[in-house]
Order: sequence, then C-alpha cells, then structure tokens
Amino acid sequence: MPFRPDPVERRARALADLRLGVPVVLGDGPGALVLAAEAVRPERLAALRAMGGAPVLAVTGRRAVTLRARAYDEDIARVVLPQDADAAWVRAVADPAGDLDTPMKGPLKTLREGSADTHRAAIALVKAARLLPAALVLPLDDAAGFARTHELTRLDLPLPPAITPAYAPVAAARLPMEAAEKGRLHVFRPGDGGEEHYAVEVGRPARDGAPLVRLHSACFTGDVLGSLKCDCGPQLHAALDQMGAAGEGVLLYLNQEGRGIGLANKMRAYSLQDQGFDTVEANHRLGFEDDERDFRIGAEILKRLGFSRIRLLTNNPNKIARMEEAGIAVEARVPLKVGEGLHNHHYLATKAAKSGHLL
Ligand SMILES: Nc1nc2c(ncn2[C@@H]2O[C@H](COP(=O)(O)OP(=O)(O)OP(=O)(O)O)[C@@H](O)[C@H]2O)c(=O)[nH]1
Ligand SMILES: [Zn+2]
Repeated sequence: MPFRPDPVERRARALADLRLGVPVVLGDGPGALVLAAEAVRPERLAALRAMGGAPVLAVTGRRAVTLRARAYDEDIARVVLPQDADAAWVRAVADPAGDLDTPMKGPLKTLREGSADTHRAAIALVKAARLLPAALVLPLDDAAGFARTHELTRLDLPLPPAITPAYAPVAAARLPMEAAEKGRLHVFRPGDGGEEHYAVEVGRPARDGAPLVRLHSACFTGDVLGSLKCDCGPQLHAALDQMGAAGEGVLLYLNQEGRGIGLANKMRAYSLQDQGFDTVEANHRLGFEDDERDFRIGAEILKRLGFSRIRLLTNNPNKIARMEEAGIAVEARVPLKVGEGLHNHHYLATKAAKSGHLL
C-alpha cells in the first residue's frame, strides 16, 4: 500500500518515539513493549507495571560489569525490575552519573533462562536513538494487537541488519574558506531519516585519481569551541590547510559526535573522565563500546561523489580497514599529528594504547 510506512520508515518513527519516552512494540504475535530507560516517565512506568508480567531492564554487558550484574547473554544483561523500582531507579541503573554517590543499586538479579534477542534489538534501537543503552522490556502475547490498541509504532522481529542507507546529494554550493578558497560544500541525506553528513570538496579532484581525504567525525567541543581535551579542532583545520595548499582534496564531515554516541552521552563520558576514568573506560561505564561509529557512511559518500581510491589523512588504522572493506582503496596513509598539548596528552596516549592509534 503506497501510503503505509515501510519498515525503514517505521524504524525512523520508532527512534523518535523512544527519544520522546513513547513505547515501541517489537514483534508480531509474541513480542515486547520497549521503553528507553533514559526517557521513561513515572506514569508510563506505572502503566507498564499495571500490566503485570515480568518487565526487565536490559543493559549492555559493558554496563553490567560496572553494575556487578551477571550478563548471562554476554553482550546483554536482563535486570529484573524490583517491585519498588521507580523511574529514578531505572535511570540510576542506566546512567553512571551517580555511580560514585550511590554505588549500590542492587544486588541486581538478572535473567538466565530464555532468549535475549528481543532485548538485544531494544538496545540496538535506543543506541541508534543516541540515548543511554538501556531499555525496559515487557513481553507481550499479542504484540500487533497491543500496538493497534495503543497506537504505538511496531517493528517486526528480527530487526533487519543495520545496513548503510543510500545517501542522496541534497544541495551543493561554492564555499570559499580561509584555508581553501576553491571550496564546495555538499550535503548528503540518508534514506533512513538519520543524520545528514557533509562533504567539503577543495578544488576539483579528478574522479579517477586518489585525492587526499579526511574522514572527520563531528566534535562540537573541539571543532567549534576549541576544546583542549581532544585534537579534533587542530586536525580539522590542518586537514583543510593541507588540501588548500595542494589545491584539492575532500573532507567528509560525518555527524557522528562523540565517536557515534552523540553529544549528550559524550558529555556524560566527560563527566566520568573528570572522576578519573579514561576515554575508553568512560564509554564502557556508560554501556557503549569504545567506538560506535559506522565508517561505511564515509565510503558511501565517497562513492556517491565518484571516488574509489584515496590517500587518507589519519592516525587510526581502523578507518583504513573499514574503507577498504567498503570498497574504497586506501593507497596511502598520510599522518595527521597536530594539536597535542597538556590537556589532551593523556587522551591521545589512551587512544594509542587502547584503540590502536598510530603515534
Ligand atoms: N566518546 C568520546 N568521544 C570523544 C572523546 N573525545 C573526542 N571524542 C570524539 O571522537 C571523535 C574523534 O574523531 P576523529 O579525530 O575523526 O577520529 P580518530 O579515531 O581520532 O582518528 P584520526 O583523527 O583520523 O586519527 C569525534 O567524534 C569526537 O567527538 C571522548 O572522550 N569520548
Ligand atoms: Zn574532539
């Protein structure tokens, strides 16, 4: 039916619902009701409880380590919701902000029997919604009927694998910059309702050549505010300077703030770093992996622009591997070492020690 939203469109709606604190239904017959832990409001939690059943709070295996909860499913722990658990309790389990003030939220009881597939799907959705990776999950016997009655967005299980959507060029215009007068900014929009990303083309690199390329991940704090905690601002400007001097190049500005966890979660990570955790530990305590970015987006946009070979400005071998995997030949790595100082020395050393960055 032409007017009916397709599964990709329904997923985009589901992400918006989860951010609003509106539940989403997963599955058709037997399925589950899912609420993002971060956005749950007391009335909705009360309604969920009133349904009876056995609600659980799904968290990642990473978060479970900090909570000292057993993750029987390795990457997922299904925490049984205690009788007296309120919205504040749910948030406290999900959010490490108060871990040091209220270290004991438990002991937390976790489920061992049954499948965690639905819970894994719920976590994937709240992560995609850039929320804390924790979700309330209540089993339903008639998922489709429940969604209809309550006008909730429903997605079929299993969720389709996370594919990189097609990126359509939306608009492009000349953009003279300090670093490169012959600049052109292209905006790309994905077909799945996700973030737009940008390509800054300097000069007019031949499509069959191997231009200098930078895959830059958004860093509001570094790029815009000149934060000294990372090296992003200096890297951004040095990359544009090099392209300006060479007369050509392509800088992809990918809106994957905070290595893909979003600015709010990055600030949560910064506040954990103020408590003494390093950049990788902070991500783990929040329940995330070290790096949640999808570099296939960069490869898609390069292909869309007509490139298949590049020289990549980076110190991150993972970016090279991901480009090659996605069909972009990286003919050379060009190091980009700028902006190291007193405040980011430890951060850069951690990336070298734990994330394989080249010194
Ligand atoms: N989660 C998290 N993200 C951070 C932190 N500091 C910086 N970032 C983010 O890290 C990303 C840095 O991106 P890049 O400089 O492109 O990536 P990189 O992996 O360092 O690789 P190269 O710079 O190419 O060597 C940006 O999205 C920043 O917002 C942090 O402490 N925690
Ligand atoms: Zn940064």
